[in-house]
Amino acid sequence: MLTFAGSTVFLDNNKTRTFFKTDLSLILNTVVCNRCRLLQKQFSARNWIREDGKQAREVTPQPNFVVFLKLETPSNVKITVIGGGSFGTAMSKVFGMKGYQVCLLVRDPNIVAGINQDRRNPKYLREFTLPDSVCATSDVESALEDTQLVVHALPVQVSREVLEKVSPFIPTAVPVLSTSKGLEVTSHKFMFELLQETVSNSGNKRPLAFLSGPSFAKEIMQELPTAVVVACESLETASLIANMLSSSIFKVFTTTDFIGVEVAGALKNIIAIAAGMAEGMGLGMNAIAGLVTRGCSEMRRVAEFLGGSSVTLSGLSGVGDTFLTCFGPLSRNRTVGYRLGKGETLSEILKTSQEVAEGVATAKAVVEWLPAVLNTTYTRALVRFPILLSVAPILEGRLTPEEGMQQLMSMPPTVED
Ligand SMILES: NC(=O)C1=CN([C@@H]2O[C@H](COP(=O)(O)OP(=O)(O)OC[C@H]3O[C@@H](n4cnc5c(N)ncnc54)[C@H](O)[C@@H]3O)[C@@H](O)[C@H]2O)C=CC1
Ligand SMILES: O=C(CO)COP(=O)(O)O
Repeated sequence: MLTFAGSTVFLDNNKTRTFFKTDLSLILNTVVCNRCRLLQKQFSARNWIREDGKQAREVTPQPNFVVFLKLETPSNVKITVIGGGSFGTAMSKVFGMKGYQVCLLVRDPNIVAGINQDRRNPKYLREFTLPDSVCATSDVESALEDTQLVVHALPVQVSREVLEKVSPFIPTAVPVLSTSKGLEVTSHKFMFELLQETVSNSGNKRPLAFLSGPSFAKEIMQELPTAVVVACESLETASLIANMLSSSIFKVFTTTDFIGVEVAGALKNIIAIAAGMAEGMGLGMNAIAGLVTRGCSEMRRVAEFLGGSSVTLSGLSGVGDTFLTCFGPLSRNRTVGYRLGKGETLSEILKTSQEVAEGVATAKAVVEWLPAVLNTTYTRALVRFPILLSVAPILEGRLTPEEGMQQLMSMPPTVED
């Protein structure tokens, strides 16, 4: 049974999930479809009393489940953002501007102090202030206590370690929204697999969602219009999160194709390194446009092979983010490529970069992972995926950018697709 009486507020003993009231029917559907079973497991109906102390009225759209909702305004809904880098800061701003209580979990005490005292992240995007509803802490337990949505915004390579540590503190059934883009080098896993192994495993199947699309953190902080996509197996959960994020500067689309979104988010960074390299070498716009288009084709074929949809790959998380990262001067991946194209080595570039360029690690993972999943050799896979597989040897100094370009241009003619 789902107890829900118009705008009546049902209160519990403050230990339950809270839903804010943007779209009553959406919340109703989401809860009925996806969450009843999990909520029922965790909370007893006895915990709930009505605001006026009387017994709650019960309607029965679903038998066997008793879920009482506490309808709230955003200011009573807590969201935890893990990661105090550029994107965690930007996500805090997006949710904070909507009035949510945002708790940023960061390890650096200077960032905690900067945000709590000056409303600024002193290390990343420090020129921008954060809304008053954003606070920061390094304490995992208090950051996650009573949270209703966890947003993960850390570099892929440190994600497993952090998620394993925080997982026991994430309340049951709370969705986890990942914003990280890349493949884990040690396991060759995408973020959706890594999250399945850490926060949404057989012990606790928390809903997983993935945010991607063309979205430079700095432009979000500048409050410039941005459009992204949220992917989740359950469209209702994706819509719920999209509603929470949406504002006049942040447009959010939804999809169930989380594989397409994840593959595109990871691989576009390798293409951006290649595009930046071509630019650094002064190869001209014909070369860059050709490279990016063929890169998109490689990315789409990988996604389709894994079960993703070509529609997703032509959308915001696919070509949308690829264009931004390949042509946008703010891209860290494109900048790494540009500097390589100008003759610097990777170690020189990394020494002077504060922020993560995920494509560097992902390119390395892809040269090991892609031939293996295709059940072929590197040399054979190179014929089908020359861009995705040529970036790592250049990053490692085994091939010069010029040799890489020469290799691409000397491949025999083939059908376009
Ligand atoms: N910056 C952007 O414009 C966008 C970034 N993303 C994605 O978001 C993810 C995070 O990127 P950014 O925030 O830009 O990175 P960043 O380089 O700005 O910040 C990384 C943060 O991770 C923290 N960190 C590193 N190792 C850690 C560890 N072991 N434990 C705890 N914290 C640790 C750092 O202290 C720093 O706060 C990446 O996967 C990136 O691709 C997605 C969309 C846009
Ligand atoms: O993914 C991004 C924007 O959508 C950010 O790209 P970079 O990591 O290359 O800056």
